[in-house]
Amino acid sequence: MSILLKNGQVIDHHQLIAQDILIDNGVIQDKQGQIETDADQVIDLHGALITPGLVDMHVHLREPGYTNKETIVTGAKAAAHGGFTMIGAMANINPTCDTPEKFHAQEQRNEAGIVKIKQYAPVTQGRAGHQAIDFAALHEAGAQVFSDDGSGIQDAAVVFDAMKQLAKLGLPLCDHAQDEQLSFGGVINCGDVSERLGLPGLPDISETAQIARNLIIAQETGVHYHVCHVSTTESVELVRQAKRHGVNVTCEVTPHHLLLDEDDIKEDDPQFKMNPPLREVTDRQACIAGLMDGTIDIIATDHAPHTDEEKQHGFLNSPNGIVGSETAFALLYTKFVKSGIWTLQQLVDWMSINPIQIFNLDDAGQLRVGDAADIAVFDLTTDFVIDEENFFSKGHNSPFVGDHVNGLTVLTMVDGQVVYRRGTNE
Ligand SMILES: NC(=O)N[C@@H](CC(=O)O)C(=O)O
Ligand SMILES: [Zn+2]
Repeated sequence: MSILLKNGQVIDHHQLIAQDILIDNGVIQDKQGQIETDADQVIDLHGALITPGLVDMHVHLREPGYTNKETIVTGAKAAAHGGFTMIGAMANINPTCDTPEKFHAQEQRNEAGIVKIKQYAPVTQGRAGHQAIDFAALHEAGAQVFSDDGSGIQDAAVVFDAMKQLAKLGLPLCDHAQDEQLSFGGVINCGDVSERLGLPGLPDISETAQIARNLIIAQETGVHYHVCHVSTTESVELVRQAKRHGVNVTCEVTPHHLLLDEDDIKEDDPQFKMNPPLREVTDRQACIAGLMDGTIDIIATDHAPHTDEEKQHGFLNSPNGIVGSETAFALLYTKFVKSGIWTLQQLVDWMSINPIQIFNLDDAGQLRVGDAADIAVFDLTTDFVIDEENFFSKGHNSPFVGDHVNGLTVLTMVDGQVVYRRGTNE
């Protein structure tokens, strides 16, 4: 089955140029100004933007264990709706996939997803933080990325052991950095806003202190240490200095830590509750600066769906997390690209090319002739309002509902198969 995408635009040296793309057998066969050929299907893109399929290496799919929040099918559909063709599925599922058998079973379940799913294996058995898993066996079973995300690993000796083993295998440790003893049961950033709302504050040193410790251990072991969702000025500065000293470290930031800060929290509204919490405006600016100078390598959504009911209990008793798959590109395009702060190329690098490179995601297409046809298409001109009624995710927990944006997904393809097309809703 061949498909010809007509009248799209691609980014070329920070400019948009008109291009047609011919796909056959799931692969990009040709890409140039005008392609005149017979194809089984011709899709007119009317000048929309074509990018490599976006890659989101921090997603919570919730299956098995919490399918009231999300399933592999709904989470993958949400990703496709956001232009993502590959997602990294975190291991805070129940049961987690900490043995080759459980990992295989999870990979089988993931086949129901319509995008490419990189399943994380945990770092420790049962994600309990005490004993490293058998990394070689899990790698043999197909695991490429490892994380206990949801919690930080408290025991430094466990981190040291895991990093030594992962270094030997040439595999990354992806770290939710959080020192429990410095967290003090906080549910919101510790500072003016926690005080104003009378809520227990989560200090930024709970994140920063653990990153500092783990950077030292990473340097000693030579492992590829990837820091998930950095949120503080000091976290960004620590990574910046470590990179200067040759530590093999990469890191990610979420859209919400780039777009929001604690001053956006006007009342006790758990749609703004996530971990790490929204920090101060200076922290948000440090994250933006970190991206722009190459300290922060990628953007990842930390898509964390919860039910409407669960999010009705204030900051104190609602779970952490917001959904992100279906809003990330539009929000970031509108806030940063349309306003001229970033180029489209930068956004696509942070949301697609860089994650492919830092995690060696060889099966992700990058829009080159000969690549897998993993493609996203966005309409940059139509204004629309973020409406949870349009979400494919089961989670509606987003502080961005009601925002006016551009960057509507028109089409998403994985290996040349249409997995989302605007106007179709199944
Ligand atoms: N980020 C969140 O606020 N929540 C995540 C866990 C995590 O990524 O730490 C979740 O699984 O709900
Ligand atoms: Zn996390």
